[in-house]
Amino acid sequence: MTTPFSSLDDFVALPRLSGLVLNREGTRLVTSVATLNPKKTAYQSALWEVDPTGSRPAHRLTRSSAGESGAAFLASGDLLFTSSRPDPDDDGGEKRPALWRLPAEGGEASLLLTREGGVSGVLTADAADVVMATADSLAGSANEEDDAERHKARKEAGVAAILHSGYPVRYWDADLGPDEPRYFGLTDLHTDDGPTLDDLIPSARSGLRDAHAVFSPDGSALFTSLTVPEERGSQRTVLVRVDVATKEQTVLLDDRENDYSPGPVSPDGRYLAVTRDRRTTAELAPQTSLLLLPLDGGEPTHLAADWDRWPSPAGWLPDGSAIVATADDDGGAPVVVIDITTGAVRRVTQDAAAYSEVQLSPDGTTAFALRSSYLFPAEVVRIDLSTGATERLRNPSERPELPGSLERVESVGEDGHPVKSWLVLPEGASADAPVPALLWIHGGPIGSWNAWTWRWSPWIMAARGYAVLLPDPALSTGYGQRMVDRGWGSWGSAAYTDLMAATDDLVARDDIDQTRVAAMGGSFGGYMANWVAGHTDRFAAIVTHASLWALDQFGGTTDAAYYWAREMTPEAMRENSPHSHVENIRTPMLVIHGDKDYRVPIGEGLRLWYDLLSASQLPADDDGHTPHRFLYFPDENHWILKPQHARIWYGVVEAFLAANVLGEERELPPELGL
Ligand SMILES: CC(=O)N[C@@H](C)C(=O)N[C@@H](C)C(=O)O
Repeated sequence: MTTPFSSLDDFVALPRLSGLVLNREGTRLVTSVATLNPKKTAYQSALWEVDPTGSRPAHRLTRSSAGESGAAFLASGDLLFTSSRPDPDDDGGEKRPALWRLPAEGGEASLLLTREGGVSGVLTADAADVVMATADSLAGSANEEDDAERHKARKEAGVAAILHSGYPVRYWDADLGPDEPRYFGLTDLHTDDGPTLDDLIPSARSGLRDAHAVFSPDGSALFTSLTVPEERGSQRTVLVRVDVATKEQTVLLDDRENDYSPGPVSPDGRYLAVTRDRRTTAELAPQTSLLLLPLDGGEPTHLAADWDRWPSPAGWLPDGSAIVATADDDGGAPVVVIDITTGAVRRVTQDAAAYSEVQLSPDGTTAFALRSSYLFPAEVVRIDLSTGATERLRNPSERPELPGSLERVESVGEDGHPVKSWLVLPEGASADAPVPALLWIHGGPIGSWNAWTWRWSPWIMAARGYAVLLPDPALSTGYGQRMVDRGWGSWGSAAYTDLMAATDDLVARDDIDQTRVAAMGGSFGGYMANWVAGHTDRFAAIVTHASLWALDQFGGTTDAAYYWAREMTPEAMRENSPHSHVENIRTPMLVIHGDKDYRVPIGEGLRLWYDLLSASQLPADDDGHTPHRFLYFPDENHWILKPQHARIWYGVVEAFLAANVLGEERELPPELGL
């Protein structure tokens, strides 16, 4: 059967949904749809409206080559969004991310706010026309004019240098500074001169990087996380309230054992839902809890404390009796309702899908959300909160047809703990025709294979005849605290043995060919692929993407060194470092790394590659030939995002697996120029 997964061109062209906002009357739902640009070298996103009643087809709201994102409704029903589209009133104007407004009654979008340093996002209050734009300003700027001049001067002088006195200096794929994020309250939205900007937290400096903010329903207060530097390059995240009128700032929660982030405010403005992330140590694994913070003073209470999951709050029922949340759970992420008086948790959605971007109707009977699973990519659904009945609305695109089937399988770890996996089987897999298989190891390591992924699509491999096992080993989320605790601080132990237990059961199946099995992983999954390479020869090939190789150097070069310093002791890093086992490696490895990866910096890939060629059991011969391969992306980050590079990624992986697992030749993508 031919499906979009048979052709990489068709696969990268499938539309991808993200984000969801509902207007306050509950009558308009807006999502973002990314599609290929005409040259097929980038994704451009557009805003689409989905009918919440399910009667009318979805329709496109915006169209520009620069794309649109970050949608938020005003009380008037106008839709705000950010875009780098050109200003129609300024022919020669530079393209930079700006804030736009699309009138509720339809018509053209108009430019609301443009500034030299751009606009990165927008937040609106639920019940009042209060708007905040997030935007970067140069650290030394005194005001908007000064900022514009400093930006110009830097640009004209061609200076890119950044002088740091603190940590961090990079994030993901971006250099930090000298720009810093600011929260600008916007007033006078409807004047010809454009809105007035008011810096709501002038003292925040770099503390708003990576921050999360919410308004109280009436817009009088803003709640945000704020990063506070600590000694020795460390940091913590505290919870702050800002009075929007007076800018008075109050620290609500701050201690050295936890990081805090605000969830939604109750409809009466009396309570704030808060996410508390326990700060890890080499002995103490992460733990996420939901708190209820009374805003008139008083101690927070731990909600749903008896529920062994990590809830992420999405909204309140209008009567203030309960919080609607999602949480990773057994290979999915259902919508749940948590009673704020009793802490009782009621599961709403009953399928095995993962829900996100939950929006509540004004009467609280219905939720709208994005839903995905390994059976379908993100789609907009309506959920009846009392019955859990979930209906797929008329979406901007249809579900793609799949080249196989999906099963849930269970193994048992060395300590008797259950280890669950999704198993993707290609069409035709049977005892008479056993198929080759791939073990895919997820990153994080705190995470779960529980939602559709475009970057590691098992269906691409199923369309090429492989079964793909997606296990959630020790350190995975959705199985309770014990599952995380049992892997903490010793990745080479429970996480590794769980994966081997899952592989034992996989190859014992009569529809799997146990002689043709490979292992693949990215990030922590790449770490584990490297560990597997040094500890077993059972796999015919290993693909390691953006992987941690030498933990001694990694901890100091990643963009968040303080985070890794809390993960393991120096001894544990030595004991768990895959590079110490390079002499045992007898399996052909495909190393993949992007140079703009600041999370797992390129030094890991470079050292792994040199170590493989110089010290593995399959070293380079006199002519430099080796069965190992290194696929290097000079302009990609931790993830391979450009569509043309995604095609190369899948194409090279397929050829490498064909050569080493199937013993077959495949043509490499011609764009490699080989
Ligand atoms: C700050 C940090 O490192 N966060 C982790 C979630 C992370 O990015 N882990 C990487 C290495 C991964 O395995 O995905």
